[in-house]
Amino acid sequence: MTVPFQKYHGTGNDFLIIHADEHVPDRGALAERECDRTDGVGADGVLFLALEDKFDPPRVVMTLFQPDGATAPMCGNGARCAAEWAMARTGTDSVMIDTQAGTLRAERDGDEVVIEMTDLTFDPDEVPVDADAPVLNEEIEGLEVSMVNTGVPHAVSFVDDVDDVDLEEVAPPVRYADAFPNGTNVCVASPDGNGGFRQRTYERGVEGETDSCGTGAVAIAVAARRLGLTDADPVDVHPPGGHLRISFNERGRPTLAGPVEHEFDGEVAVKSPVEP
Ligand SMILES: N[C@@H](CCC[C@H](N)C(=O)O)C(=O)O
Repeated sequence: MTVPFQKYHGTGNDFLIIHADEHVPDRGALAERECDRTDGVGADGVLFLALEDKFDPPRVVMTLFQPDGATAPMCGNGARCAAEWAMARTGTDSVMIDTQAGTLRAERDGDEVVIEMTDLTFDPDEVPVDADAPVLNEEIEGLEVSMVNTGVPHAVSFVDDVDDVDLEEVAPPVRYADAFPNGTNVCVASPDGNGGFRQRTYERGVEGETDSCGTGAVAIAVAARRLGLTDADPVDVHPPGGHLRISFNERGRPTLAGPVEHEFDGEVAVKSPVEP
């Protein structure tokens, strides 16, 4: 048996989208299989989306399964892809997205999709990180990091030049450090010379570097502002896959803006948990 999917990416962070009504008995196994870039379709995750179009604006319930087969409560680029998918289906320019980290407002703005982020926090209990006070520029496993939760946890390290960092070498010890009960994503950022930052992110669940990470870009912007490294608004963040923009709206919340592309459609096999 197969189910249809649509493939989207947001600044290179790519996802298979499967309608939540499709019968997929083991979503984690499907994500492990199909995210594989050699033997599967290849992606950074699978978004299962339930669309409730009787609301105005329509609502989307988003569940992200990562390449390791586990779920993550939030994904900035995934939410932007989910919004574009839902807006295309409903002929609207705005939707609400329900994630495990809260409900997000999303809208189309020209060629870009913008989401308003959920509450973010430096509170160590909420990140979570084993510390008595917010972790700002503290050394953990050889990297000077600031810890913030932007829907998922991020360790942000400001460096002179992100290209000089061997991310596959320095990130895993931080990602698995004992201080983080849920693990963490690891971002490095260096100034772009205009109040913005270049970004590279090693993602939990992908267990490798991705071309872009939306929650990571927001983590870099808010950590930079907290540390007094920029007062720009918007803060431009440049991951390898493109350009994201973080602004601060009248509610004091960060918004994340950038392009979304619909790449292609296809079908993937589903297997029951007992099949080999
Ligand atoms: N790529 C995402 C983040 C996805 C979740 C992350 N890997 C985690 O496990 O916390 C983004 O665009 O925010």
